[in-house]
This record gives sequence, structure tokens and C-alpha cells, in this order.
Amino acid sequence: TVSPPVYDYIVVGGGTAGLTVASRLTEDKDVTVAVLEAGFNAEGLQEVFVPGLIGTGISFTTLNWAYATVPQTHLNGRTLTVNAGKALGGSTIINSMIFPRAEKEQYDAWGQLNNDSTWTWSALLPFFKNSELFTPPNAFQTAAGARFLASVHGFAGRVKVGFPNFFFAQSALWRRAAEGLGIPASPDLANGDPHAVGIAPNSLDAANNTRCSAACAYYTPFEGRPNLVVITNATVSRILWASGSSKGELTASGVEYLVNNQTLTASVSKEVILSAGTIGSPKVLELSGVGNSTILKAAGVTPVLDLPTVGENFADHVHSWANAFTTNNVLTKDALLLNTTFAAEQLALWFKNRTGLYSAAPRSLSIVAPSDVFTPSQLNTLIAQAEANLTHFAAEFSNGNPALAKGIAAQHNIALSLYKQNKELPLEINAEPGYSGPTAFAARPARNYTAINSVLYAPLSRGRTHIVSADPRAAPAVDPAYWAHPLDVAAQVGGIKLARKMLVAPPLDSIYAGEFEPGADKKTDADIEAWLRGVVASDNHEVGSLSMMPQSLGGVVDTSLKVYGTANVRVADASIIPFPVSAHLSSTVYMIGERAADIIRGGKV
Ligand SMILES: Cc1cc2nc3c(=O)[nH]c(=O)nc-3n(C[C@H](O)[C@H](O)[C@H](O)COP(=O)(O)OP(=O)(O)OC[C@H]3O[C@@H](n4cnc5c(N)ncnc54)[C@H](O)[C@@H]3O)c2cc1C
Repeated sequence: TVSPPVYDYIVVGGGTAGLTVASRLTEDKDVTVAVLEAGFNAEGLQEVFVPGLIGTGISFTTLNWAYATVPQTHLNGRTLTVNAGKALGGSTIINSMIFPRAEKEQYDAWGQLNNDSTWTWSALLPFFKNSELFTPPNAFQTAAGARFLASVHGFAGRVKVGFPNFFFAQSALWRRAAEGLGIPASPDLANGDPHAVGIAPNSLDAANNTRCSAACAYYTPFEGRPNLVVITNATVSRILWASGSSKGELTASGVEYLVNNQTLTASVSKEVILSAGTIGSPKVLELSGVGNSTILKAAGVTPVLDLPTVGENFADHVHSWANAFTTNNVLTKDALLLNTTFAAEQLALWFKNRTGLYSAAPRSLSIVAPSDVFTPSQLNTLIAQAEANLTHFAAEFSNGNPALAKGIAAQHNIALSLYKQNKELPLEINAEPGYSGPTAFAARPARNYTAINSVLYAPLSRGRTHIVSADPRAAPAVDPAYWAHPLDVAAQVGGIKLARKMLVAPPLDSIYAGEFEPGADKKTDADIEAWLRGVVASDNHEVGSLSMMPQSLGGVVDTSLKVYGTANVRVADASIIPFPVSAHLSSTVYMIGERAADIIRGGKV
């Protein structure tokens, strides 16, 4: 028999954080790293590299895990889909490339929960910068409204960040409407103070207007490194433990993985780093016997280490919309669907000189504060109710684990305190220059639209994800428990009301031709709420399932990202985020990858 290859580090999942860690560790040419990625290298597909082709082709089929949730109790028993990229580069292969950051107080909450000042905004900003290669807006982009503050960006990192080459007129009208409603104009949506409205930077290479995924940033330029081995189409089924190690700290000796139907193994001399995402990483840990013993036994897995909060503390952002018909004189991206000749011309234009509608990954956005969504008395009532029911919800969300109940209570206390200071930003409201909503193309009027996406960003609800089978090919049971907390429901209803106000506020009202959805018959808050229960979707920003918190608060990893009870297994991906942040996640996940590599290299244990 041939003995399996031995690497210093094995990274499970070649996604956003996984490639970041692998790339940084292999800067030391004496260190060997293997990355095992379930998907393939999709960088050459036009639906990946052309910004305006987001979501087309095989993006949401082959390149997507498309995890199904269990029926959602608070959403009419619906089963929703949580999308997650399945390719080298992970979710950054199929994401919308919007690249802002959350408010500093939310990152500070991570430090507060862990009593560790190295996990706070000011300590983490250097790692955000390390990941970024920012291109300031050119004269055209500046004239269109793009703004930036040099002090918060990185100019020598890896992820190319810049602005698109096309801006829709209705986005500018919307920004002015939002400002008219009291939302401040943003000097930079990545400055840690995003209660504002502006044009979001994108994870794109401004020089040639192509998507810059984690593969583009952290792999392609370095793929020749002899010490970096990337194995694609390789699905990790479990971590292998050194014999006898379960008596003390568990020590990983390697991993087992599947290529087609063949089972292979690779050995590790230093560490295994789990970077399979918020749903993928707890699945691998549970398949390896680490988790809640009752859940593992029910799935047919022999427990090795009882760590009952693996897969718990799961939170996701929740997507909703209001949209209106737009006067015919306005060019919206609906034109690409309504007129295939025009679409072909626009795509040819993109290939010719990187301009036109396909050069836009369009999103002007605002992150709004409680005061934008609620009246003061409404807010006071909601906070008082949440405080009165804090223990009840902490217990309900913690799946019977007393330590995690404390952890969730601590998170709710921080969130409610920030709500009181108008600092917990409950919603992203963004303008989509064309239809966005729950109705399929064939089923809606063939018109031009303006859509306002309203996304619940600071959920108090917490759910879970767990395996139900010992078969690594079986999907886990994902229960985000959407809308399980009444403050989440109230914020999302408030978001639709604010979006409706924006649609008819000057100067956006100049192109308004009547509301389509929710629709004129949805008049009261109760009407809106009932409609939303039937349509809201995942925003694909799932976090928290292997959260970084003290064990006394139900955490799974410590502040060096090491799994409690193991000697050499770390986690680097969105699953470690203990407290949801009000932002699109990729910039934050790259930061986590940079920080993880720094911890590993610095030997902090
Ligand atoms: C449709 C969509 C739109 C989004 N839009 C935006 C946006 O506009 N801006 C933004 O900032 N964020 C956006 N996000 C969110 C953001 O992209 C993700 O939160 C982030 O990329 C997650 O990084 P990660 O490292 O945790 O996981 P991922 O990047 O998903 O990486 C996990 C990797 O592990 C692999 N994997 C899983 N299981 C296994 C296994 N058993 N063996 C081997 N490999 C495995 C996966 O295939 C994947 O490559 C979006 C996400 C989606 C899905």
C-alpha cells in the first residue's frame, strides 16, 4: 500500500476564508498546505467573471449547494433555500460582489463576548486592509457618485475592489430620495459607520471589470507554488483522529475525502483548518464525531467528543422587497430580459470595451438605523418586550443547552443596548434597477421596475444546522428559525414601509408608475406581515454555527479559532461569527481568513 501524502496543514473547503488561509500560510515556502474543495475551478465561466451575469448559467445549479431548510414554523411552514457556492472560491463565485463592512460596534461585540480586545473593529481593521487591493473611483465613477476614504482601505492586499463602469439613473434618484428621508450620504460604506446611503464598492478588478473571487485573489496568482496543493472535486467526509488521542485533547491526524466514489485520505502533521462554510463546517465536525452526542447517535455517528453547541447559534439575514412599475423612458435591467437582441448587444459591448449594462454589479445601498424604521414609542415598546422576554427566547433558541442560553442572552443584551443607542442597524435597504421580488419573469407584467430590497440585518432569532445521517453525501437539516423573534418581524415589516416611502419620495417619484409588490391591497402592518411570511427568502449570509465564544457561553471555538477539546483543529469561515453583523459578509470573512493565518503563523494557541 502507498501511504497517504502528509501536509503541514489541510484546509477543508477552498472558499472565501479557506483560500485566504492557504494562500497566506504558503507564503512561507517551508510550509505545505493542501486544500480540499468539493467543487471545481469555475473561474473561466462567463457567468462567473462578467459582473452583470451574476446568477445566470450554472451559478445557482451546479455551482451551488442550495441547502434546503426544514419547514420554517414562522414562515407558513415553507422550505427555503440557502445558497452557498460550490466551487474553488466558494460563495464569492456566485455572490453579488457587494463589498462594504458593518458598523464598528458589532465587531466590538465579538470582543466583548470573548473579553478579548483583539477581536474589535480597531484591532481587526488592519486585517480588512490586508485582504484588500482597492482601486479608487475614476473621474467617471466619481461623477456618478462613488465615494471613498483612503484611510480605511488596503492598497496592497489581494482582493481587487473597485467600482463598475455603468450606473443606472434610477439608483441616483433613489439615493437622493433616501437622503431626503434623513439618511446621511456616506463618505465610504466600509468605514465602520455605515448608517448612510451610497454606492457600495464591489469585489471586482476595476482594470478589466471582472469579478474578483477568492480564487482570483488568493489562488490564481499563486497556483504555481509547489507548497500549495489544491485538490478540487474532493468532498471531505471526516477528520481522522490520532489513535488514543480521545483520552486527552483530540488530535487530528488527517482527513478522509471522496473523489467521485473513491474514498481517499491525506495526513496532516500540524493542523486541520475547517473552512467549509457555516453549513459545511459543522457538518464535517459532526461526521467526525464532534458535537452533541444525542444528535450524532441519532444520525448513526459514534461520538468522539461531546461538544453540544456544534451547529447551534445559527443566524441568517432575511431578504424582502417592495417594487414598483417604472415609467417607460427609464432604462432598467429589465431590458435585458425583455429584449434579447438588446441583451446580446450589451454583452458584445462588455466583451468589446467592458462597458454597458453587463459591466454593472449594481447596488446603491443604505444601512438604516432603528430611528429610520420605528417611531420612538414603537421602538421603546419593542425593546421593553424583548427585554422582558429575554430569558424565554435565550432558552428557546439554545436547544436546551444552559451555557448557550447564557451566550444568546449576552448577545441579545448587547443588541438591545445597541438598539437603544440607535447603533444596531436592523436593515439594509438597497435599490435594484429592475425587478427584484418573488414573482417569476413569466408570471409578472412585462414592464420596467424599480425594486427596493429590504434585508433584515440584525436578527435576534437563532436556529441550527445538524447532520441527520452518517452518509457524507446526505444534506444536513438546516433550521435558521427565521422570524422566531418578534423584533425581527417588526423590523422587516418596518423595512417594507420605509421602502414604500422611498418609492414615492422625490426625486424617485418622478419615475414611479404604481406599486406592484407588496401591492395596494396590503394596507396595514398585519397585511404586510402576512404577505412577507409567504415570500421572504434567505439572503445567504448565514453565520454562527461554530461560534467564537467562551465555553461558558456555549462557544465552539476560542479566540485563536481552535475547537474546544481539540489539539489542532481550527475553524476559519463565517461559522465562527458569534454575533451577526449588518453587512454583506465577504469582506468580513476575508478578514477572518487573514486573522486566522496570522494567528497560526504567530503560534498563538
Ligand atoms: C448568492 C449569494 C450572494 C451573496 N452576495 C454577497 C455580496 O454581494 N457581498 C458579500 O460580501 N457577500 C455576499 N454573499 C455572502 C458571502 O459570499 C459569504 O458569506 C462568504 O463568501 C462565505 O465565506 P465562507 O468562507 O464562510 O464560505 P464559502 O465561501 O462558501 O466556502 C466554503 C467552501 O467549502 C466547500 N465545501 C463545503 N463542504 C465541503 C466538504 N465537505 N469538503 C470540501 N469542500 C467543502 C464549498 O464548496 C465552498 O467552496 C452572498 C452569498 C451568496 C451565496
